[in-house]
Amino acid sequence: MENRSNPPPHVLIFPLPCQGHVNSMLKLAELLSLAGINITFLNSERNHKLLARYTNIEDRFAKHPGFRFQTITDGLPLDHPRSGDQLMEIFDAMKLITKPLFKKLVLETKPPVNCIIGDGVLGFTGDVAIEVGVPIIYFRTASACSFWAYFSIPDIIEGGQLPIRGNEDMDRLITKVPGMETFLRCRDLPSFCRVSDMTDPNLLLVMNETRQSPRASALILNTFEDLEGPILSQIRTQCPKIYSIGPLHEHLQAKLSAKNEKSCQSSNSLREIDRSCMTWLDNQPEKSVLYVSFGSFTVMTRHQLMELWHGLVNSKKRFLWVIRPDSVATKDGEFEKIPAEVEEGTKERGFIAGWVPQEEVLAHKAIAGFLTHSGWNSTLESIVAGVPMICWPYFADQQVNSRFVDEVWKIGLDMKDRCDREIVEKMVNDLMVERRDVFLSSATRMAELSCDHMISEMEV
Ligand SMILES: O=c1ccn([C@@H]2O[C@H](COP(=O)(O)OP(=O)(O)O[C@H]3O[C@H](CO)[C@@H](O)[C@H](O)[C@H]3O)[C@@H](O)[C@H]2O)c(=O)[nH]1
Ligand SMILES: C[C@H]1CC[C@@H]2C(C(=O)O)=CO[C@@H](O)[C@@H]21
Repeated sequence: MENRSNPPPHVLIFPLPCQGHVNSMLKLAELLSLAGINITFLNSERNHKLLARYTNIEDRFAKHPGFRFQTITDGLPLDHPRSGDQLMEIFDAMKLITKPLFKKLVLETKPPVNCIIGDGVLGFTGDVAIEVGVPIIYFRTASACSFWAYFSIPDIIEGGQLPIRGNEDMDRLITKVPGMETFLRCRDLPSFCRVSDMTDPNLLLVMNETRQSPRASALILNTFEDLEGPILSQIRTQCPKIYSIGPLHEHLQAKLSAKNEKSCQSSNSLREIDRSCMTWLDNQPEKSVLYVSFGSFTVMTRHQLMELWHGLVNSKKRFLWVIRPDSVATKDGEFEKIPAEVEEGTKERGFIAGWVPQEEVLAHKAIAGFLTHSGWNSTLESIVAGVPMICWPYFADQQVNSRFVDEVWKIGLDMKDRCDREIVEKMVNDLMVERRDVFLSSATRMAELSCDHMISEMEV
């Protein structure tokens, strides 16, 4: 119950305006609201319109009297694609245009902001917090293992292990990331390390944003001890106060079902969801379908699309494939429609959709595996659902996550840097036939650990 002389704290939450970041930070916002904390959630103007169009966020959050949305520009023109090669342009735009507006907003917000939870890749939220004297906590929405790899980049360079010297150097071991000395290869480093120039702006950006994390009062990570305990211990040597609060989507679901509220109402999707795939899934045998999706940014060539498709069809397994309208790029930066032969040839055993309710899909009894880009939300959603993965990472943290899925957690196969039809077919058969039982049992074990962890927290 609110005490008038001691009102709940007012927390301002500001994510990088992209699906994978808004998704988990909005889940944290919902959990904090359920705990009675006053929240202002700052969305980009563009994303707020999309969320309002495709979800029920306005109604959902209206239930929390201390919650409100505010909007701010992300500094990019409305028609900017915000994906593929052009995604990183958002950082300069935000620093130049959004940062001063953010400072003004923090100073003018009433009641005054007591704490900022800023996206850990938006270091300027910390600059502003320090300038105006408000405590800052960073939320890094990617994995702990990728955070630690980013953090170690200066030591890798100093140790002479970067730059990578061409394709033939990709399997060389990197020994300068404490805790990963025996298995991390050049090809498993965050994709930004795949440059010859160590002053490349994107490499410097992710390295510097990560390196400034210790100045925050705390670091929030969407992970759990049983999954990333040893790496969290390494990070604590630099950032002593860590809240490992994952898997956030599972925590929220547990809290909402305890209050008898429907969990599927928690969609934070920036795209229109096509639910017809659920009816298709209902008609498939148990554990027979491979779910294929590469998140919100991945852009592939037509050649890659065709190789993936042939591999899937040749595997003779059923599949549900998310192909966004902006998934396949032409050489001039336009997007291609799905080729008619792919649409037609998929009907026998497959289903293609533009965007699906992924958490529900992964929880469906027909799903046997997930061919994923290894984005962190997708990885956690698959872990919680106990679904083994084939990983085809695209960029950033995904190269690290996929190595952990295969080599450390042993809950899937890493297909990184390969995409011909033979390898796709082989991986699908390994996951769903040859080594099915081994992968299912390790994935089930990890799913149990993700729940155990929550049960023990609820007991506390
Ligand atoms: O048809 C779909 C496909 C995806 N999703 C959801 O979209 C989110 C996608 O997030 P994620 O898997 O993390 O991928 P990205 O959108 O690519 O996320 C970005 O942000 C993540 C968190 O920082 C990083 O780990 C990724 O590398 C980065 O690309 C997930 O919650 C999915 O459930 C849907 O709801 N429907
Ligand atoms: C745009 C990308 C730069 C780094 C971010 C990230 C992270 O490591 O926090 C993961 O993937 C992308 O969403 C961000």
